[in-house]
Amino acid sequence: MYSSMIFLERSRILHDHHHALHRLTILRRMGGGPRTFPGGLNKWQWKRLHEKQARQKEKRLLDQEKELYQARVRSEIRSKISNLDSSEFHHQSMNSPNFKPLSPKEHIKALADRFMKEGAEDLWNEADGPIRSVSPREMARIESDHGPIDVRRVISGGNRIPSNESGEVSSGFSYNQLKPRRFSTYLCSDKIETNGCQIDIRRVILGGNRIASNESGEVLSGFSYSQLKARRFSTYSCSDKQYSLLKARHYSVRGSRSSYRKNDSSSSEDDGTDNEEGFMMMKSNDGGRRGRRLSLIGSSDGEGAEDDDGKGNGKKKMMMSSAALGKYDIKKTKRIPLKFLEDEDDLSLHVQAIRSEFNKRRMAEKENDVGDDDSILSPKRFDECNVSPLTVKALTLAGYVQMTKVQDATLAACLEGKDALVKAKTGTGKTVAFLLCDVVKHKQLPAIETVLKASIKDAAKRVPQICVLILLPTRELASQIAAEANVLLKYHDRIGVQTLVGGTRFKDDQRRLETEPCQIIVATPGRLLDHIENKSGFSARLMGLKMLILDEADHLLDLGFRKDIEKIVDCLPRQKQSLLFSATLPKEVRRVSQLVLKREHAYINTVGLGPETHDKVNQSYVIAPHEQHFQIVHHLLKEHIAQVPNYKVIVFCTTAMMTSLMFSLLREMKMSVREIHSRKPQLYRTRVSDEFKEARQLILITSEVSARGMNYPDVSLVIQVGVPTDRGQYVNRLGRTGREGKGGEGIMLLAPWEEYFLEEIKDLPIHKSSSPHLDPDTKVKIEKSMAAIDPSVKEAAYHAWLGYYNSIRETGRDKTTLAELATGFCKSIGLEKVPALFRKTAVKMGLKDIAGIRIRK
Ligand SMILES: Nc1ncnc2c1ncn2[C@@H]1O[C@H](COP(=O)(O)OP(=O)(O)OP(=O)(O)O)[C@@H](O)[C@H]1O
Repeated sequence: MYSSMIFLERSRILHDHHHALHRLTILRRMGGGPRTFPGGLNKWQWKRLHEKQARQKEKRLLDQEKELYQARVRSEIRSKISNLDSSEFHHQSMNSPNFKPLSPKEHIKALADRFMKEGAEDLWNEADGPIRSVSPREMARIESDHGPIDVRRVISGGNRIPSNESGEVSSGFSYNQLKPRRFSTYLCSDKIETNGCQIDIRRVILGGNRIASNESGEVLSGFSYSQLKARRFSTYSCSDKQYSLLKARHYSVRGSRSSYRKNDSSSSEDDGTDNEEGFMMMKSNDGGRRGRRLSLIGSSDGEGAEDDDGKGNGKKKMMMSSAALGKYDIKKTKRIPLKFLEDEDDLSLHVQAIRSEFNKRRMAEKENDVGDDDSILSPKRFDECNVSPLTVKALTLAGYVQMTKVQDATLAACLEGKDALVKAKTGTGKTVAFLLCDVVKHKQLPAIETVLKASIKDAAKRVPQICVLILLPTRELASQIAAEANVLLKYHDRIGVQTLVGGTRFKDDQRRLETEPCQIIVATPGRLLDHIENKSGFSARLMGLKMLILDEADHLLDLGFRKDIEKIVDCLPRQKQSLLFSATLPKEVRRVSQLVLKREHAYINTVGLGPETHDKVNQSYVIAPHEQHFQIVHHLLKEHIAQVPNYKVIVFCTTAMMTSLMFSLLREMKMSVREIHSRKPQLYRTRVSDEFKEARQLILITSEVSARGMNYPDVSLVIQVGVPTDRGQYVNRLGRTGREGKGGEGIMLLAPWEEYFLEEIKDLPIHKSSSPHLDPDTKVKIEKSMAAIDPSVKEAAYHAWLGYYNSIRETGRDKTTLAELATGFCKSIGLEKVPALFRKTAVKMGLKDIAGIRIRK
């Protein structure tokens, strides 16, 4: 009875349990959570998971990046050095990788530059005669003249090497040239004479690979220059027997290529051979003379080094560590450190030095009117590139027949289907380059050509997939690029371009996405994310994405946008081609570009190591206190209008509210002005932008929103008022003039404390202009006009202006500076009391008064 009760109870429990499970299953099947997220994750879990993955990815990239960056800078240095003498630097750097073979002269000079920096030019010159090998006969002559060579004596630096007595070392270098550089060490093997093997001194000196004697499998045991250098060139002798004994004892540790070695790879790239040999560390005995010691020995191919027991009688010679050499290895002079190869900062200094040198040459060339380096066109035509005939027709109609250099280079690189990071100057046609990367042999065609292929497959589907996603930082730029894409798609009816940008109704976007063709999406990151997160089915449409393009990549990968970009990239398929375009690429951006690009991406640099600005644009700066800035801007505009009848000017201000104030003031002064900034409604912005594109004799007062990508033709002057946030901002603002290879002018107006920024652009061809003489009458007029402006506009400008400077590192930490600035600005706009808006901020910052006005809490 009891047992049957238990049995019943058990079955009841089991039944309940089963029932509960069943209910749970039904519940699950019936949903309750979004089914678009696998693993039963809800939206937030899914989001967090992706965020975590993104963080891990970034960490991984950070680890890999440093090495990558160093390698790239080094290759830039190499390519720069190899091209420095070439007048066609730009053309070459664009069309092909820069690793053309160096002549012996260039190579030695390059190496000397890298390793000795100073005084390298006296290492070798034409007068030293040609570089040549040591012939056996020569070596025999040297030996017969001078007797066997004592390697240790040579190394210890106490004696000259014999060949030197004949005036010239057989390599063509004079001893006196070699000695200070310690290259003499390499010439000193007896084995050279006895075996008669030839030494190619270039290979010894260039050092990326085995030294020449190693080609015959003997002499210096196949040590690379870098190995020797790292070991302080020490050599050592031991007998054949000792060598075999040591080898047999397996004391050796077969070394892999050291990272230093790897980095020091100019010559290994030049001659295309890799450094296969490692090195061996051996415990060795030098015949009982100095006991056991740790030494360095021969190459991995097992060839023993020969010779020299001190008397030079055909015994094996091995290379040993400095520790092994005792007094024979005492260095008389200190070796020049290789720090700059190991230290990233020093590397950038080196690059900087090359840049300024290159700049100087370009300036000199410009002065002599040599060549037309600033031409943006390449000799190639669009119809030579297998672009679809209808696209060529559209291009021709738009006036594009010849490609620009960046278009040519980008299309060529895309042939391999790789991701690409493209750096090209402003106004050189990057837009068409990414809209129309024609990749003939590759199945995944970029941009428009990609869509053309994909749309054939998609024809049967009701809702076509999104094939190309173009991300940009600003709304106006999105509209501009969509318009440009539509021009190229003129004869392709079925392909649609849609813009997704802020400032428009979300619902309108949705309607367009559902009813109109939209294989190409041009979007700003914020609005795109909105769609991804809030519009069901949108993410699924992105799963067919073939190509991702980031225009103004440096800005998009900047801190302000980076998180959004990471989130977007996480929602895109992995199998796609990504192209990043920018006029400036700071180090940090290169680093984080791998968030988007595959590791093996191509780097296309049509700028080279020279400045990112155009030679034809005259750049200058004026230093004057803040109080005078409004008057100086007015003065500069008046002057320019008088000189250029068809003027078209852009004035950049630091914030939207400052833009508004500047606009109000100049309008009060009866100038022909328009304004665009983020505080204006989108419709207004678009209208003004379109007007300014067509206009002449108009001044556009604007903020950062117009700094990048905007293509306003024939802008004659760009004025930047106040310090830019960084070099990229300066270059991009300036890039609104001098487009398509035309000329232009750029003036930057800084307060004295803002001069620090000049350091950031010191390699650019910018010169100082003296502060203009201001007419007292105009001064009075400006003060009157300022007084007529609505105080709320002034207060808002004042507040935003202080906020901007507070965010800048140099002032943000320094209350005194900020108070001074506030005072100056207060004076310039004629405020008599601290604006209410700013009071709170000032209290937070701990300021007691501004311009003598007490701040009450
Ligand atoms: N192949 C071409 N032939 C002639 N003109 C061209 C060609 N490609 C582009 N252009 C013109 O060059 C100008 C600048 O192009 P675009 O706006 O693409 O420059 P960008 O390099 O993207 O500049 P930014 O860095 O400022 O964004 C445009 O007016 C465009 O019409």
